Amino acid sequence: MDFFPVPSNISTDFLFEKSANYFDTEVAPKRAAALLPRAKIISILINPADRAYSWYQHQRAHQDPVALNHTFHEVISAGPSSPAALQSLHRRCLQPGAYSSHLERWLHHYQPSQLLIVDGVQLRSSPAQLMDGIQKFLGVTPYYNYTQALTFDESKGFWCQKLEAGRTRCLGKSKGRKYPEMSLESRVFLSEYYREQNVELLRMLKRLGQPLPIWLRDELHNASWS
Ligand SMILES: Nc1ncnc2c1ncn2[C@@H]1O[C@H](COP(=O)(O)OS(=O)(=O)O)[C@@H](OP(=O)(O)O)[C@H]1O
Repeated sequence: MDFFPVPSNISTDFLFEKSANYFDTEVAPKRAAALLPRAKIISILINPADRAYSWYQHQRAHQDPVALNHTFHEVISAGPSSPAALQSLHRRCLQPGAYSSHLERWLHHYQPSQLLIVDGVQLRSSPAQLMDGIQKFLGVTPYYNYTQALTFDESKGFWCQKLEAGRTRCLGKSKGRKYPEMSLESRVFLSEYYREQNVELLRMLKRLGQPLPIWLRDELHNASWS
């Protein structure tokens, strides 16, 4: 608990906490709701296949020997007779991407009005526009126009914070790494692997009246032709 700052009594203060690593755990929604019942939850979703690949690349960048010694395809297709360490990486790549199952668990403890689903692809390509919806969801006033605060940095290949004198501040080296594209074989494998979960996510978002991420429409459209 020492990790958390003392909550402010000023109603215009917002406290944020972000982590991808507990989103899919069994206990997190129950514990979060017990501690912060009025919290707002923002879930940034990219195609679960890309999420799995990003995690694999993250582990390679952190010198995880299993990720360094196995191709992505070996990791995602590892079976129950594989070594325990390979199975563990397999799970950490694939399990969090079962978005609809995990979100249903959060919705057992939070009202739908407390949850916002954000398209991670749009957040990457048009962050300023996305921030409008996020501010509305959070009830932030006065409204802040992010268009003036962000600039596209060609060398980073991402939107970054605009500083004075033409300088920019981008996210650190561990965010937005450059790595080779996923193989078509893995893309096809994961498209099939996540198909049911993605269909469930589509149903859930329609039920909740939340906008559908573009990647989800594309994924299910492509799947229907294969
Ligand atoms: N502006 C900007 N700069 C850098 N990176 C950006 C940006 N917008 C989105 N992204 C994407 O964010 C991905 C990392 O997300 P997270 O920080 O949430 O990952 S994690 O929680 O730390 O695992 C990271 O994933 P990778 O590309 O796999 O590194 C980026 O694609």
